[in-house]
Amino acid sequence: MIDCQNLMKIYKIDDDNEVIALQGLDLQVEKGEMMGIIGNSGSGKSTLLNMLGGLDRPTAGKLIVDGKDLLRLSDKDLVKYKLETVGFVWQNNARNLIPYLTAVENVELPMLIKGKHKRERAKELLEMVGMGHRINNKLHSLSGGEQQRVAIAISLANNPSLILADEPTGSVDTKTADIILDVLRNLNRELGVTIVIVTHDTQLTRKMDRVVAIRDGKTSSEILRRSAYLDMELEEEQGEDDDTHVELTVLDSARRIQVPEDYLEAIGVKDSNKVRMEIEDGKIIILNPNEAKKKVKV
Ligand SMILES: Nc1ncnc2c1ncn2[C@@H]1O[C@H](COP(=O)(O)OP(=O)(O)OP(=O)(O)O)[C@@H](O)[C@H]1O
Repeated sequence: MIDCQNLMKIYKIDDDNEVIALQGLDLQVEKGEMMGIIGNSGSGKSTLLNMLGGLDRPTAGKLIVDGKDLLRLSDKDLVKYKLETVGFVWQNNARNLIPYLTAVENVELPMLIKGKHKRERAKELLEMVGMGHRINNKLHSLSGGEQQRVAIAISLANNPSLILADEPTGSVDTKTADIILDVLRNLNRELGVTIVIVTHDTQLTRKMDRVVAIRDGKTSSEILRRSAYLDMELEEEQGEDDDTHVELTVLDSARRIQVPEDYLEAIGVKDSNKVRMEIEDGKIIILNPNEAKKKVKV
């Protein structure tokens, strides 16, 4: 569904300054996957989502979504892509919903832009997200969680193959966040729609098939649900709990890995740009070079 290789996004601030928001990011997403993207503030999560949604153009690299090459798409085809291939759910509901329209009119709007008027379909979508009883309510009479569910129905209006959600639970409490994630999970299962969710909330990642961590504009690690990982025969190691996750560090296209800063600190590597690597009993071990010297002397 998504094939993203060595993706770069550079924002030009002025003649002398630029920000490298994505620096060679690799990401593959299968059709029908529900995956999360986590990362610190400024790591490039929203930038990636904007690229995937065709809201902004990548500077370089490869980005194919649902067979469309987003670096080469004409402006006209990009408009069509945004309307037909992707649906968006934003954290800020002012971006999702028009306040003076009712829930059902909000869901109809993207269909009208495409020239179709489908009240029945809009009602059906609101029922799918558990909002069938609130179709004539306007924004101000819906709770934050209800507004988010309407936003999810809107995102589905034109039958997209990909839903992109940027912090969809960022403005609601934990219980409501759980409900919203369940709604997305059900839609993912029932409709087979691929879903990519940016979140700060690591608790919510339990509900996803896979979570990719972004650090400094690059994919740094992947966490897989054990159920999606059974073929790797990790059952015994991981115990019986089906919710167990496995964390994988990503090898980029040049076979490099990024070692988390806290791991380096834990082995006492702070200011140095060197570590020592050894293979021992089929394992790769990363050592503080000074420690390694001591070890060699012994
Ligand atoms: N339009 C823009 N112009 C210039 N710089 C930008 C623009 N958008 C993002 N950036 C910069 O790119 C980097 C990545 O930003 P991005 O918003 O993608 O991060 P993020 O991981 O989504 O952060 P947050 O979790 O705080 O939303 C940051 O340094 C940010 O300041």
